[in-house]
Amino acid sequence: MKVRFAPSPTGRLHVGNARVALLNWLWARREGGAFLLRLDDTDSERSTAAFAAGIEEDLSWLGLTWDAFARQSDRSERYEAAVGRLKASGRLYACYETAEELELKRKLQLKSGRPPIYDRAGLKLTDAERAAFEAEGRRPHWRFRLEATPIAWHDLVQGDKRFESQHLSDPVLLRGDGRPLYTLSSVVDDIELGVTHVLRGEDHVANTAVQVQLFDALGGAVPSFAHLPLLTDAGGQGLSKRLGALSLQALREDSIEAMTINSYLAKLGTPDPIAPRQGLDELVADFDVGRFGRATPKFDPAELEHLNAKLLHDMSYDAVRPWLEARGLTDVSAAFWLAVRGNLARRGEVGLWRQVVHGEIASDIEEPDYIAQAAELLPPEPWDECTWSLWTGALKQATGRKGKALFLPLRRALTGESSGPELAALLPLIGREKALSRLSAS
Ligand SMILES: Nc1ncnc2c1ncn2[C@@H]1O[C@H](COP(=O)(O)OP(=O)(O)OP(=O)(O)O)[C@@H](O)[C@H]1O
Repeated sequence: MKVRFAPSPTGRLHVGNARVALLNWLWARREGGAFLLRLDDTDSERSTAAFAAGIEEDLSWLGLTWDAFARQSDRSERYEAAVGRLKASGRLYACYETAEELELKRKLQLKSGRPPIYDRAGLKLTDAERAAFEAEGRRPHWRFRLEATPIAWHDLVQGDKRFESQHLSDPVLLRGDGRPLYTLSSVVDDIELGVTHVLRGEDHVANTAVQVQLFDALGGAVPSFAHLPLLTDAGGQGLSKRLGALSLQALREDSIEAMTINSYLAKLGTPDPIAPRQGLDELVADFDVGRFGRATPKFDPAELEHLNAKLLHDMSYDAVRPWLEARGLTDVSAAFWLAVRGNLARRGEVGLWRQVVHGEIASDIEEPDYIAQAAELLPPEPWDECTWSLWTGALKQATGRKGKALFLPLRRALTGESSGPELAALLPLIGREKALSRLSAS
């Protein structure tokens, strides 16, 4: 089995593209197959090397490594060869209409109540007529002659699909300037690079209808197809690489975890619960292309936020350690991480609690008498996770306070904050000396 992700390097990947990339990758891993990254960069006006590098960077960040790589701009000879074969077999024919002439034909067809399907005028041209167009300086574009047989495939997401080829225009495969269109180059690549399963957005369904015949015409096996509905933003608006909304780059800059995005996208649009997963392996294990529905899923940043926090709350010290070490945060021990992770919405917020534990803070003391009493009753070291309950138990007895009245002034004095990690875990990390000085700060 071989799948592919084939973006055009015309912008940074958005979460809709990422969903297609991820699901292809999971599918390949699940089936023991291969994942091909193919850059569809034949549109030389809009494709840039910087966007191509950005796509590789974004996929690598998500952890989606590829087993094979291809660039359409390196393969133009292959497309020319395929064009030669299609011309030789009479499936590609020259057409000389200008864009204005085609538009006029379409208008006339619509006016007379006929569907705007290309009338195959190019197919009926005599050699003399063709020569006359050439003499005028016209350069032909080339259309693929569809056969008058129904086109059908079983789509792994959409179910049985059927198109009547008489209702379709013969697609243009070669532009007047000699450049092949995506419809052709994609099929040539899928055949020659051995792609067996094509999972992509449903914006390609119409392409697939003609491509099914093109696979046959070029002697290739028709792959299995799965067309997913396109993702929208929370407001129902479509996504485009060119607009830059919900790009992976922006989410990464906002410190969202890559696994948060993977966890969300792997389940969005399925009936399965969306749960934080710490590694791609967990997502591979329960990937099933048949779980994806046909309804348009909305990508909700609020849900992503929530999932990011949940993911951090379960993240092991080993998983975050390389990141801590790379930033020189070596004083964040395993005990420290386990104490604070439940309070993080972003991993970078660990810095706030580092300040509380290792740095200086402004104590917030509203009830100096109570806090003075608390300082007196502070147990001697060594401290462990039982110290907090020993201390507050003694304070409760001495003052008759309980609940919030007992705990909150202590939290404010010790951390300068009204909420945060469990003090039972934080107190031994702060240590007696620092705790005492904060309690005595008034
Ligand atoms: N909103 C979306 N939701 C899900 N998949 C999408 C979405 N938009 C594009 N895709 C899929 O992403 C893959 C890469 O396509 P492509 O590079 O054409 O992306 P695009 O965002 O449509 O590009 P552009 O906005 O530059 O036209 C294709 O499989 C396409 O179907």
